[in-house]
Amino acid sequence: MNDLDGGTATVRLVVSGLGAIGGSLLRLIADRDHGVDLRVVAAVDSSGAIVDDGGIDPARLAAHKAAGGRAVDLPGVTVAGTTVGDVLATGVRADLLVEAGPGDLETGGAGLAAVRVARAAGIPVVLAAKAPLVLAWDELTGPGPAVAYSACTGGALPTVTLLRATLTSARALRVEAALNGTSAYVLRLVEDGLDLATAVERAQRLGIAEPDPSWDLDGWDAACKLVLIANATLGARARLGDVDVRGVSGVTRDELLRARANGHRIVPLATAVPEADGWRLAVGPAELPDAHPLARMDPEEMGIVVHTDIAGRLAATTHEPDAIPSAAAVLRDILTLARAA
Ligand SMILES: NC(=O)C1=CN([C@@H]2O[C@H](COP(=O)(O)OP(=O)(O)OC[C@H]3O[C@@H](n4cnc5c(N)ncnc54)[C@H](OP(=O)(O)O)[C@@H]3O)[C@@H](O)[C@H]2O)C=CC1
Ligand SMILES: N[C@@H](CC=O)C(=O)O
Repeated sequence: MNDLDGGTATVRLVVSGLGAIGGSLLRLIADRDHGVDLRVVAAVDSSGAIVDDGGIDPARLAAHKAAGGRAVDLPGVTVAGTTVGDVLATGVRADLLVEAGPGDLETGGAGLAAVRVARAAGIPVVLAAKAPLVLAWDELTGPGPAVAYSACTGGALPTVTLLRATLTSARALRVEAALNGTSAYVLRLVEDGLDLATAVERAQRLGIAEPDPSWDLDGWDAACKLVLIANATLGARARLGDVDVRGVSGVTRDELLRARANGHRIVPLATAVPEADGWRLAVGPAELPDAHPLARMDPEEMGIVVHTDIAGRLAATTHEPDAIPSAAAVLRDILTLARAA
C-alpha cells in the first residue's frame, strides 16, 4: 500500500460486490479528492471478475452497474474468472480488498473465501459483509493483515468507537441499540398504515435492506452486528447462537398503535446486559417510552445507548436514508488503513 505514483500515494483496490454498498463506494471514490489515489484495479459481481492494472474508472463502473449491467460486460477490461482468488491469480497488484458481497451465515460463502485468499496474499481487508467476521472472529482479528469492519456494526454509526472510548474508564451496565435500519423503517411504515410487503419493497428501493431481507426482518442482521460489537468492545467471545433472536414480522399495526396511544413506541432493539459469566445478548421488538433516545428517532435512523456506572448515559444516532452512509463507513476504513500504512 501507499506506493508513490507521481507524488500521490496510491491504494489499489479490489472491490467484491457492486450492489448498493459497492456501487455507492465507487461513486464516493469518484466524486471527491481523498488525498490518496484510490485505484480500483479489479471488481467482482455475480457475473464474474474484471481486472485492469491501470485502474477501472469507478464512475463508469458505477453507472454501468446502476443501469443493470454485468461487470464482465464493461468494455475495455479483462475478465478473470469469478472470484477474488481468480483476480489475485492474474498477478494484478492489489493493496486492499473491499468485501461487499452477500453474506452466508452457514459457511461464510464466497465472502469468507475472498477474505482468506486476500489475507493469505498479505492483503488487508475492509468488510461490509458481516458473515465472514461473525463466523471467523478469532481468525480474522488475529495475526495477519488487518481486517476493518466499521460498516458491519451499524452502518455509519460509530458503535465500536463510542463504546471503546467510553469503556476506557467506565463500565457498561447495559447497552441498547437499534442496529437494523430496515426493521426500524418497516415498523414505522406499518405504523403509518402500509402493508409489510410494500414497506419492505420501499426499504429495498432505498438500498438499506439485505440482499435477502428476511435477514433484516427475522433479526439476523442485528444479531450479527450485536455479536461483533460485543466481541469488539465488551470482552465477549459471542457467536450468533448465543443471541436470543426474535424478528419484527409478527408485529401488527394494532400493537404499534396501542404502544403509541400509551406514550410508547415499539422498536427493533438489540441489548447486551452483563451477567456473572459474560453478556446476555438479545434482539427483538421492544416497547420503549417516548422519552427514550431510541424511541425518539426518525424512521430512517439507527442508534445506540450505553448506560454506564460513572460516565452517565451516552447516546448516538445516525440518519441513513440510503446506502451512502454505510459506504462512507467503508471509505473511512479504507482511508484509515491507507494512512496507517
Ligand atoms: N445495504 C446496506 O445498507 C448495507 C449492507 N451491508 C452488507 O454489504 C453487503 C452487500 O450489501 P448490498 O450492497 O446492500 O447488497 P446488494 O444485493 O445490493 O449487492 C450485492 C452485490 O454482491 C454481488 N455478488 C453476488 N454474488 C457474488 C459473489 N459470489 N462474489 C462477488 N459478488 C457477488 C452482487 O452481484 P450482482 O450485481 O451481479 O447481482 C451485487 O453486486 C452485504 O453483506 C450486507 O450485509 C453492510 C452495511 C450496510
Ligand atoms: N440491512 C441493514 C444494512 C446493513 O447493515 C440494515 O437494514 O440496517
